[in-house]
Amino acid sequence: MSTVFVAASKLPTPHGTFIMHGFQDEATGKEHVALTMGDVGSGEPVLGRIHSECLTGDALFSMRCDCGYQLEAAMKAIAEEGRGVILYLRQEGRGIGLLNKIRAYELQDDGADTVEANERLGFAPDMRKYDMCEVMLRHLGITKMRLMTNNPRKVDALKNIDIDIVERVPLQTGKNPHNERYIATKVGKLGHLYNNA
Ligand SMILES: Nc1nc2c(ncn2[C@@H]2O[C@H](COP(=O)(O)OP(=O)(O)OP(=O)(O)O)[C@@H](O)[C@H]2O)c(=O)[nH]1
Ligand SMILES: [Zn+2]
Repeated sequence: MSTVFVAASKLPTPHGTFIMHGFQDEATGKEHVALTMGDVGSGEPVLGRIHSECLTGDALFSMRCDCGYQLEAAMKAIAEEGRGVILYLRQEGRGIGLLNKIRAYELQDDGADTVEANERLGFAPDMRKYDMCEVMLRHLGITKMRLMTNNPRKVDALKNIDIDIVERVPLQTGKNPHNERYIATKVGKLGHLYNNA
């Protein structure tokens, strides 16, 4: 297993103070982060989110996707419970990287959908992996989760690394005129579950 824990610190946010745990993925060089609040290692199912990096949505307030809205909603939900975890995985653009995501956006500006754009660039629609979650969750003592996601493939990926997903908690937020087609394509082509997409 090539992911190792490096260090942890406090992370005060508008939603309360989390503990930030930093991990190094030695195979890819990526630096992943886990945010926790409360006693997540007690064995009780933990409210959690496995979030894939989206610089544009998470940091630059982009309305092309729903990532930033979902991240904030997840932090709020965890703060309300006083207990939970967010794994922030550095797999930008569903694993193709930021610059390729910008290339994909360029194709989308000319009419392609998010899946067609990836394919035209020579990538599979979703290149993400979740194996690093095994080390991260084991380090935190988490074996059971209530996972905030609309993506059933994420649920399956977590089950494959022996995390017991006791519940899928829908995370439908941030829909707007700029991301309507993006959300509809996720539902139509990538199997996401979403009411009124
Ligand atoms: N390649 C590509 N990646 C995108 C695009 N828009 C957003 N992303 C990336 O998609 C990832 C988020 O994946 P989503 O499919 O939106 O959602 P999910 O994580 O599978 O599912 P949820 O848990 O329900 O959010 C992030 O890494 C974003 O950077 C796009 O148009 N093309
Ligand atoms: Zn996004």
